[in-house]
Amino acid sequence: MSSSLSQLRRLLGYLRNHKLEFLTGIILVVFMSYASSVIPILIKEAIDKGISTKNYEFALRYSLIILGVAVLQGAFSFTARYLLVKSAQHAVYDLRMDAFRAIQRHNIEFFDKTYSGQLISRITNDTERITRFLSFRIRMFVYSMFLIAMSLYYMSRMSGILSAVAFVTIIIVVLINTTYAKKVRPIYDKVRHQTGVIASVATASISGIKTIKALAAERFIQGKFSNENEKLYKFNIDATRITAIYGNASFLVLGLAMGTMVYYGGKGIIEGLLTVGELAAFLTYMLTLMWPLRALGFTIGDIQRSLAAASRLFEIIDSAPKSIDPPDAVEIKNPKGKIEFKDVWFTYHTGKTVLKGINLTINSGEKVLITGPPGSGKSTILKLIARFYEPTKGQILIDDIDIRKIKTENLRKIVAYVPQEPFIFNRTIRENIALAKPHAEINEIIKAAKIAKIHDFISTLPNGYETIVGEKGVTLSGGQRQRIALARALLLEPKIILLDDPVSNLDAKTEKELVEDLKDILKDKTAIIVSQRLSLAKIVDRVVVMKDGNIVEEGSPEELAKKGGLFSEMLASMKGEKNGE
Ligand SMILES: Nc1ncnc2c1ncn2[C@@H]1O[C@H](COP(=O)(O)OP(=O)(O)OP(=O)(O)O)[C@@H](O)[C@H]1O
Repeated sequence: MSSSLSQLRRLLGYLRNHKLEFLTGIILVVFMSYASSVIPILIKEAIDKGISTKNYEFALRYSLIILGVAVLQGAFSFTARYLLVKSAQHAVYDLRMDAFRAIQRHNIEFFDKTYSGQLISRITNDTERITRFLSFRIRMFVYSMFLIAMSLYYMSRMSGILSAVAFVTIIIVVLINTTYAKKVRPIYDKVRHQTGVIASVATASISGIKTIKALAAERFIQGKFSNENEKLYKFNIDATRITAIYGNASFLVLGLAMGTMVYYGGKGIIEGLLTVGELAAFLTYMLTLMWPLRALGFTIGDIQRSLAAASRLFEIIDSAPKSIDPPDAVEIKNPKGKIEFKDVWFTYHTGKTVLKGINLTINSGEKVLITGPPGSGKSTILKLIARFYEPTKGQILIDDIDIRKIKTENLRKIVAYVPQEPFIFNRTIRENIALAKPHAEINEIIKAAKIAKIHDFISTLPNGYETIVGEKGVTLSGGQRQRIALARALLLEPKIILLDDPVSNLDAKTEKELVEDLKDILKDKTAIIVSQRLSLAKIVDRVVVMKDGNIVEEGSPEELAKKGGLFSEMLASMKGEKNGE
């Protein structure tokens, strides 16, 4: 409970920049509620003092007053709604930004452990729920509570017994709707989740359509889709059943209450204890209260869920590191590009130890190929230099400084990491290259593209550097994607370049071209290339062979070729493949 309260306080804290609008909105809701509560009393007066006594002037006067109050109520309602929704939207805008910034600050391990769908749902569904809570639910809560209090007050002044009937009805209707909300919400959650599952099955089967058709797997995929579709159908039917029962139960209770009121009220009128106007006022109160009571039930049933949504967002925000750098972080002004691993051990969050005491020194300007069997830990070496993860034990130094002590921004400028499958955003080529330097001059971009030997290709495109690539844009081949990624990396003029399997997805001809060009591209840089393709050995000074998280061989390509170890074996099997053995 106390934690719910502190979540609520923290959530309301997001309204601080729009306090005035929010509070004005709430005050107007109270006015609106007051206006609603006096209308039945005005009806009573109109009936008792005007209609029953056939006093035309009185009846007219009250009709006009009722009209005036209704207009005022409409104006309050409109303004309150506008102010509250606006302030809620502002608050949620800030909250969404905080969550997004926090997601960006999280380290890679966080993304290894968290489903991306979950994060997307936090940013979209949870914030949506909070917006509804801050605007609609709070508004309805204040409106309903105040209206109930005022109505009961006016009713109690007219008739004790009818007020008791109204009071019991209010309690029952709120309870019905609270239960309804509690029962139907989890089913709606399932519906939402299942809709997501259906979307992902559909997306996967559309993106993988070529593979599906090639393997004649249409039936299998249709079967899978049909299963998921059936689940969605069942959840929707469950929701409909509960809605049919609980949604109508309130009307049944209301009908019973009004019947009882007509009976006791009629009796009271006959006995001279109640006026016709008073009975009309009671019945009007019951009708006026109906929707607010239902909303109140939903609000009560929803508070916990909205706070849970808020706490999920707060958790993402709070668990992100405030700053990635320690306070004594340093900057390397003129990097030389020397890299050193000192007894580096690394275990992934899954518990798998993939580096087991790596000692390796790479000199400034040196080009090194790290090769070895799949899963031997090659790519992990690059990810540790890029500081996506921190060593479990040992140290990695750049220019003799522990990389944990180097300011992240500085490290990102010194070290460029080009992943195996570089991500190309659905934007222009210029924006894709300038990702890490959005305000780069076009000349710098062209220079980087020329070094990456992709400028000539870009020049042939209809809109040159302004051509949109990716989905619905120009499709790039594997080699072109690699070169765009290289240009992206080169734009920052890094001293160290880490290439993760740059030729793995390329055909033999494109591979040969890229390997040739890499010689130029990597000039003046320290470069580590991870690959099983030994064609890259031609352009490096040294080869490091890894197996099971250890370095098992190290030396110049010529030395290792003669040594008769794992590298020679790999070379031999590569030649065998070429000769078609
Ligand atoms: N993010 C991760 N979380 C958990 N385990 C991982 C992660 N990335 C890699 N691994 C595991 O660590 C081991 C080493 O992976 P790594 O990618 O470094 O190998 P590699 O030698 O580059 O392999 P390949 O040549 O197949 O790319 C593998 O067994 C892999 O399953």
